[in-house]
Amino acid sequence: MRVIIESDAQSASRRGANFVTDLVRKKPNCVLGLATGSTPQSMYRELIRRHKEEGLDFSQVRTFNLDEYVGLGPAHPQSYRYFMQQNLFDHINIPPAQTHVPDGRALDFETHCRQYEQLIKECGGIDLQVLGVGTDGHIAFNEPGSSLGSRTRLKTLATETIRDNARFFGGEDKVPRLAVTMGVGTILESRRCLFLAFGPQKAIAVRDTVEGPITAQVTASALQLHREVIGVFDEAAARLLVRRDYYAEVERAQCLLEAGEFRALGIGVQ
Ligand SMILES: N[C@@H]1[C@@H](O)[C@H](O)[C@@H](COP(=O)(O)O)O[C@@H]1O
Repeated sequence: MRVIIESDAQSASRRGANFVTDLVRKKPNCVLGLATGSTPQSMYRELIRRHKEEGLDFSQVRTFNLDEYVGLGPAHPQSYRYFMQQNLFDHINIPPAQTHVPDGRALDFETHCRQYEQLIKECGGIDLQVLGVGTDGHIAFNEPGSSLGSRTRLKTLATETIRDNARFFGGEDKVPRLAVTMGVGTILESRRCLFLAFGPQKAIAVRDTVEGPITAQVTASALQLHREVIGVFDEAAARLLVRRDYYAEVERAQCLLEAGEFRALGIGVQ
């Protein structure tokens, strides 16, 4: 995993936005995998700014969201479809038909989940999957114990997740108990992952994800098996990483390489 540590969430969000922007510019009809939650919010704000001020064009982009609460329709203020409209889609030039969020009110979830996977395939697969992480180390709603090969399906929320999300619903008893979520296996098939985590409450999850053993108890740790994950963290979330100095060294080399400064790295050029 490439680990980028920024001083604060604001600059980390800008850094994250750079990866999305580069892809959208290089491949205007790219497929983005999107996440909800407080983590990607300021990255989305930055993308909206770039759309409005710099003409970043989303007209051909297709998107697939990771998950949705079961029982919540698109007009429910806590549904992830509503979140995406408010925090991104309503402010950029993406045609609504090109945005996909699992349907929390599907009548037949088995069929819906199969079709969601099929649609991702038909669009050519996800080019860049944006991910946050739960305090218990879950990605999307793949709670501890989820199969690391899992596909889009229904999942029961863990107590920790219900507790974490109670603030949005005004009480734990109001949080839906089930969600429809892409599986870990689905996420691992994306070409690239942008894994974001900010704040001290994510420090343990980040440590376990990046430096811990690969385990279904921390489903984000499966990202260690992915060929191209970029982790962008703020200082607070990266605080428990043991190899931070090494990651900084790798980043320095990466920047020099991108700038073509091969000599500074001791690489001879003719
Ligand atoms: N299903 C979502 C995840 O996709 C998200 O990563 C996590 C963290 O949310 P936040 O970014 O608000 O901390 O919350 C939920 O569980």
